[in-house]
Amino acid sequence: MTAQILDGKATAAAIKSELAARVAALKAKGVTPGLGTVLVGDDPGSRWYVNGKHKDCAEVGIASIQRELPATATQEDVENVVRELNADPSCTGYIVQLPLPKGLDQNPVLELMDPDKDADGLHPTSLGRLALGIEGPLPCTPLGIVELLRRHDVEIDGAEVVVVGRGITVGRSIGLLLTRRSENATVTLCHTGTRDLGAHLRKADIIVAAAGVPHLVKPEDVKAGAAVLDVGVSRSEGKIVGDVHPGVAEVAGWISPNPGGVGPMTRAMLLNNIVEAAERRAGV
Ligand SMILES: Nc1nc2c(c(=O)[nH]1)N[C@@H](CN(C=O)c1ccc(C(=O)N[C@@H](CCC(=O)O)C(=O)O)cc1)CN2
Repeated sequence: MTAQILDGKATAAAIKSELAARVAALKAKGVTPGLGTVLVGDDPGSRWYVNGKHKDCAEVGIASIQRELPATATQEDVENVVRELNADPSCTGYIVQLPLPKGLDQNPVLELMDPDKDADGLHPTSLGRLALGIEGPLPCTPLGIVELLRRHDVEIDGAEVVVVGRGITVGRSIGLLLTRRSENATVTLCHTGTRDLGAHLRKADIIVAAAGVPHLVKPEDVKAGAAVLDVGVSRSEGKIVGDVHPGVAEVAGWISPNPGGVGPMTRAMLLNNIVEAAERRAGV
């Protein structure tokens, strides 16, 4: 078997053109959505991601507000920028690029954000709303994964999903999303403390690999026909190495490439959150 490709790049492009039409409709009503970003420090990866977010905004007609602080910024410096964006009416939603440099504490920063401007769905209020089933912004990578599966007709309802990794942007929140009645999956969250990862993986209809461990998911641990989403990013000689061994493509039914799979969907879902928030505010 050779797996079908869950093409995040093409799917994200389709979503972006749908969003461009919704942004045009909002603008016709006098509402211009604006995304703010806060980048602290000089990590080249984080800078690349933030630049990509603004490029995406330009493509769909969303305004951009960029705030940058040096790696020497204090906790108070970062929190002051957050206060500034909370008060800025041109900024309808914003994100703080993670991770923050060592020495800065991300939780007080996230808590200080106005939850109504949380574009990432990572504010405690947004995660609480997700847990309680109240409408609000959803975390971008988990949302991107669900959308990628839906648009490729991968059955989520009733599926056994195994997630590897307990980070805040993916692992912790995707279970909340996939176990909602609308998705109806059964989710097992595995992590570095899991005793027999292979035993869990072998039962999975859908695997979400988000541990950041190169080639952690091996062909012998994947059920024939399973859908495998490779979220992990490690780098070797300048190239991305995912969490999924290339041999998995011979066993799986669907596989997301990395790059070109979940990453572009994360970006598209950030735009989606900004547009949805603006629509909510405009009563659309
Ligand atoms: N505040 C946030 N910080 C971080 C998030 C997030 O959702 N919110 N997620 C990641 C980084 N990230 C977005 O911020 C992100 C990661 C990867 C991609 C992407 O498109 N990757 C490309 C490959 C890029 C490359 O060559 O390096 C791909 O997969 O094709 C987009 C966004 C952590 N921080």
